[in-house]
Amino acid sequence: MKVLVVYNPAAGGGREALLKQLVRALTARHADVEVYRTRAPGDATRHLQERAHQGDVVVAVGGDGTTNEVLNGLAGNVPLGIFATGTANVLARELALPKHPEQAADVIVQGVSMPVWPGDLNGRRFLMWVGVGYDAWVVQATDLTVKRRFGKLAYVLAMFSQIRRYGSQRYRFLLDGREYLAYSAVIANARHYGGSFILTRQADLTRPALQVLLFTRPDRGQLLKCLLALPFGAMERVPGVVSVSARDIQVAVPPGGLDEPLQADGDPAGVLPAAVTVAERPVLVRVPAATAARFDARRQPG
Ligand SMILES: Nc1ncnc2c1ncn2[C@@H]1O[C@H](COP(=O)(O)OP(=O)(O)OP(=O)(O)O)[C@@H](O)[C@H]1O
Repeated sequence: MKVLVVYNPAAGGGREALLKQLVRALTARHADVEVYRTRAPGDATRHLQERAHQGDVVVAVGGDGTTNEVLNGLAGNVPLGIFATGTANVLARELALPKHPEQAADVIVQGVSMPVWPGDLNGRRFLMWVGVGYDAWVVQATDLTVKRRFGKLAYVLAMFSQIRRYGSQRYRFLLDGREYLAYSAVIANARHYGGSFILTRQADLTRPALQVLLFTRPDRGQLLKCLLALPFGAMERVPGVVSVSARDIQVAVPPGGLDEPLQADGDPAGVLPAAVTVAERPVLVRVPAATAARFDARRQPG
């Protein structure tokens, strides 16, 4: 089995020792391993797109941003493996992927290839979320030097720094043709957010649909209630939060908001307008058998 490992040495401040252990564990399982080290943002996607052959499985070693870049370069029929060495590693939590290199190698070599439906934002795929308004401002304001040194604290500082701006901009959304107005939104493909918190129980990576959380009140009090409700998985129940399932989402440029940023999978992703849909086909992701069974059980009616 040919395994191509795409390693981002910048993710999580660098995890060389873990990379070595993973490669050793894969080799011990008779995998023929090649490691590609990224040198800059965008490298992983470019490298994969330029390769004639990607092997039997491509493994993203980094955080959620690295997985996103690998996803965007991945050939249609090649399964994606994930070994999380980043800061937040939300996807790894969503899929209950092992943290230990030996167990991770087992999943990469002989795990279940589970079909996952990515979303598409303006022609680029994402796995977890797209953010508009406050959520995107936080990502834009996250200091990368602080993130490398202090990890998740960088996100927390950015969250506080952006609270004062909340309510200053209103956005127009078309969700499967129906109009909504909101002061921020998270378009979720995954349940988790910001680490181990549950943003919405309606989202399901294995279903071709997205769950849109709209924050329809302009006052900062609402934002604070939402932030406080998040650790309890109760954000959707905060008054003023509207949660809608949709497959076709359009977000217009607001008046005077020419440079309004977007975030996708926790990294900056251009500016509005946004056209968000479900990708045309699923991607196969290597997961533990227990994860595949859990997703199967959720899809059963009743
Ligand atoms: N060699 C590199 N040097 C600097 N940045 C890089 C390099 N390779 C990739 N990147 C960029 O690093 C960014 C951060 O990576 P990633 O998101 O995987 O890690 P993280 O931010 O530590 O983790 P998480 O997203 O899980 O919080 C990615 O958006 C990617 O574009």
